[in-house]
Amino acid sequence: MNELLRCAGVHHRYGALPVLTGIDLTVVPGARHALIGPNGAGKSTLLKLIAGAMRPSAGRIHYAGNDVTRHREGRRARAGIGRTFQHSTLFGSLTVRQNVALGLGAGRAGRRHREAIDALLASVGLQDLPEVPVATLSYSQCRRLEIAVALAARPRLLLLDEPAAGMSGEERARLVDLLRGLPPTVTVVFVEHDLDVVFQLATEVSVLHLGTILVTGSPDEVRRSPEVRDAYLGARTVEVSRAADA
Ligand SMILES: Nc1ncnc2c1ncn2[C@@H]1O[C@H](COP(=O)(O)OP(=O)(O)OP(=O)(O)O)[C@@H](O)[C@H]1O
Repeated sequence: MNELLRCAGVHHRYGALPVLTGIDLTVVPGARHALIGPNGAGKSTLLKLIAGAMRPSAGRIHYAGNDVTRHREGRRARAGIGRTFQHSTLFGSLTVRQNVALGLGAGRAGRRHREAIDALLASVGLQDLPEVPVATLSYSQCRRLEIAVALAARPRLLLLDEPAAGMSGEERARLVDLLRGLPPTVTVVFVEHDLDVVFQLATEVSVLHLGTILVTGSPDEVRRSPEVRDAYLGARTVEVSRAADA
């Protein structure tokens, strides 16, 4: 099967607390694959396991044809797994340009990478703010800059943890456009609570519930799944279906 990422029987526990109890997940190249589920379902934990920030208690993670289960985060990053975090990792005292330069591994000046930096800033709509200190950016601008920094490393697999959290409606629409505009060579796995964003952007949706994946399918399949309605979407499904039918 054509796949970029496969998690097979992945378990994770924090001390005595089992959080993931047998995750089987396949992500195809070019997908915008959403992970949804109730608070505490283990979505962020799964992203961290894929990134290599933690090791699973059991199971295997395959990426680009290799078993990377035991590979450290840096090695996975060099192999093309990039991510943004729920909490910002930007350097507030540096400028927008300097942050992207560091993401490119070009040192903070990044003189020889000017064009690449400009292109990355344009791709996230920050082309007018290269010399602005990050500390003065809005929350939404920071989130977009984080995506530019992650893209600077030219990931094949980009992991985004709640990219739309804390954004206004207009900012979310801009984010959806940005992520839709990424080339198909960048596969995206994202955790998101905002179901409008999920259903606008995702090509596949996996629903986590009680430590396992309840269902994976197209947005329509997930929206219509009775199990998913019962376990998670509930009344919100009806709202989303109405919005989609309108
Ligand atoms: N470092 C940690 N140590 C102990 N327990 C943790 C740790 N990180 C997460 N947990 C617990 O693991 C469970 C899953 O957390 P996780 O953040 O992966 O869920 P999530 O689905 O991303 O939730 P949310 O949607 O609220 O962000 C929760 O019960 C959480 O309290």
